[in-house]
Amino acid sequence: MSSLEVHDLTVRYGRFTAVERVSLQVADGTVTGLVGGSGSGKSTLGKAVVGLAPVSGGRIQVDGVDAGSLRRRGVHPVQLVFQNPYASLDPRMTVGASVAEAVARTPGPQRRDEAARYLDLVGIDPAYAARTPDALSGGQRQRVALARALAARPGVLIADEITSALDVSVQGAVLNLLRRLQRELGFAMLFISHDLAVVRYLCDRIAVLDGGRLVESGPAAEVLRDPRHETTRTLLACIPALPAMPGSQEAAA
Ligand SMILES: Nc1ncnc2c1ncn2[C@@H]1O[C@H](COP(=O)(O)OP(=O)(O)OP(=O)(O)O)[C@@H](O)[C@H]1O
Repeated sequence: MSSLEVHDLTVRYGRFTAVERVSLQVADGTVTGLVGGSGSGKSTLGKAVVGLAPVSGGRIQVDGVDAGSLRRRGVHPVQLVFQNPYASLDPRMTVGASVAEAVARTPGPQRRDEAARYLDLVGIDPAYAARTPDALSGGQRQRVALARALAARPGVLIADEITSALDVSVQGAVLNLLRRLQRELGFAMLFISHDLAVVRYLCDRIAVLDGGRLVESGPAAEVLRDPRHETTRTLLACIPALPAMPGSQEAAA
């Protein structure tokens, strides 16, 4: 498995600086939540890690090796799942073919079997392999997008608001699935969300962006118990009723 290190990353779109000198780490087998308000640069950072946003400065490394040079060698240790599953899935391809295409390090004839295994892993009936994404519900599509990302056997998974576009009734099931898969497969995960309630459920550490800058980071329990930055406090205020964290005064009371 792998670790992700982002050092001093700057991303500019023309004259606009979307991410400014951000450093963060996701250690092997752990989950870091990347939070912040709309336009704070979360998606841009995630895209930069997989080469989909221009890096103007800084370094991105996977297990100490430059992510760009890995990509140029055809090695893709980081997979990104988007908010909208249509961005990850070709609408004309059957979901079985979509997942099979992504299966790593497996000879052709066995790819279909591997794809079926990944579909099963995310709770999709193998009978669905012959369907195109439009025949699936939003939650099922996101499960398929997850299967496709995992089929590439990433050391690092970036999940960018993957439940935001889903019906509230299925968000929990997809998050449970993600948590279970992360624990079972052991990949490092950068979990991007504006929702601290969700981040709290999944993450070991939290990093907070505001206006493209990192304004706070630390172990999840600490950041939630004792938020230092106004942005973090504002995001916390959006959680209706946050039960006491272990070790907090409320928990002790
Ligand atoms: N391709 C682009 N060209 C120019 N500006 C961009 C581009 N992509 C993003 N931006 C700008 O960069 C800033 C950060 O956007 P980004 O999508 O990374 O934010 P975010 O924190 O993910 O927000 P949201 O939660 O709304 O998706 C925004 O001001 C956005 O308008």
